[in-house]
Amino acid sequence: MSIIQVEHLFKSFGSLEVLRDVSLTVEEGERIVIIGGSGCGKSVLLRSLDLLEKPDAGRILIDGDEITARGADVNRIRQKMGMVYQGFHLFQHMDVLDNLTLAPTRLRGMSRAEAEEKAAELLKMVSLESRKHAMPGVLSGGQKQRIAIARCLAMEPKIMLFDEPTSALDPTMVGEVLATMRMLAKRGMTMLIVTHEMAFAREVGTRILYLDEGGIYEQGTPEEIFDRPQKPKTKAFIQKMKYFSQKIDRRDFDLMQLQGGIQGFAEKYGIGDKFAYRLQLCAEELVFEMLSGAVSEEAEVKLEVNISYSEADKSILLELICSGSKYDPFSTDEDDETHLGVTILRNVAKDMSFAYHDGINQIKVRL
Ligand SMILES: Nc1ncnc2c1ncn2[C@@H]1O[C@H](COP(=O)(O)OP(=O)(O)OP(=O)(O)O)[C@@H](O)[C@H]1O
Repeated sequence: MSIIQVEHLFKSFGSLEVLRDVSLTVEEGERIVIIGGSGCGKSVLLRSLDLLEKPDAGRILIDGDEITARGADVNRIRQKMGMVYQGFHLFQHMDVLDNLTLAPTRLRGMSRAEAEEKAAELLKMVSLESRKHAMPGVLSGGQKQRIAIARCLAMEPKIMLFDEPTSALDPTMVGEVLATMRMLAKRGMTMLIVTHEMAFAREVGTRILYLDEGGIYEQGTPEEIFDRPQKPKTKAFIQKMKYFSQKIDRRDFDLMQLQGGIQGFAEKYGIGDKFAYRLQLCAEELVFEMLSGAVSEEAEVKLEVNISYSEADKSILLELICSGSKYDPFSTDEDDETHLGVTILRNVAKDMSFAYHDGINQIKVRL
């Protein structure tokens, strides 16, 4: 049985028809990323699932229960879903612990002690144990959003819905929230995510829905939608995205092609020459560093360079995904000249991160 089943959903606001006959089936463990132009109905579709938006017609079944049925126990069905919003929605007059224990004690009949134990576990998971008695007002945006995620998890939902969870955040805080979401993905959580973070969509999504013309205009795996979109509006949308991706599958890869691709990307989006050169340099150094550090001579080369440009703060995110053994390039000795490339990176990057799971190294550098 599918965990979410949407059948022939319609939703209008006055004469504005936002969703027109949308059907969607989501299986347990899928991570659906919903993308599309502004106002195409991404949030309305997401919010319809727990009836924050009441559909005009259509049926929605959550884990086998029809939430749209007349007389449905909407509150009980809603408990299967946690919703994370752009604006956190924490209770401002309560400390973090009370924010986390309120719903489980009130709605799930948990004892206070039990709820506190669960809250402690979740705070540990989002690395905010030390903030349990803080009031939301003193937390940073990224911390608030991690608490908001923990608060949802306290209700043990089967599905997590994210409505642009990072778009209200200062760019320096986006990473910590995405890391929390990545961890949930790894634990097998069914997730539906509306986001403009395309690199993240590609990395974490198992299926991408591109919305247009009142519904799911095109859908597919991240590779299908980002690399090989089939329909004209999807193609136009993807082309407009400030995103570059190149796969490398051999040790003697075509460096000129990579450099040329980055150059083209930089020209297309008006990224200055100095910045473009820096980007080429960092990408090249990182690729060579990873090829020598993580991929043994006889192993198959599976590496991907992704670059996204944020107009908002003029920052560039360079991401490298490399299969192989665990190799953190930033753990190398700063004085070791054989890792000169990493030293260059350290000097020019705003921030850098490294993660390794399931045989895949992931390096992120913000320039
Ligand atoms: N409560 C409402 N009343 C009237 N119109 C609404 C309401 N909520 C949404 N809309 C309209 O429905 C359309 C779809 O809105 P939605 O928020 O789903 O867009 P979106 O795809 O999430 O866009 P964005 O990326 O800009 O957030 C928009 O034109 C919006 O103005």
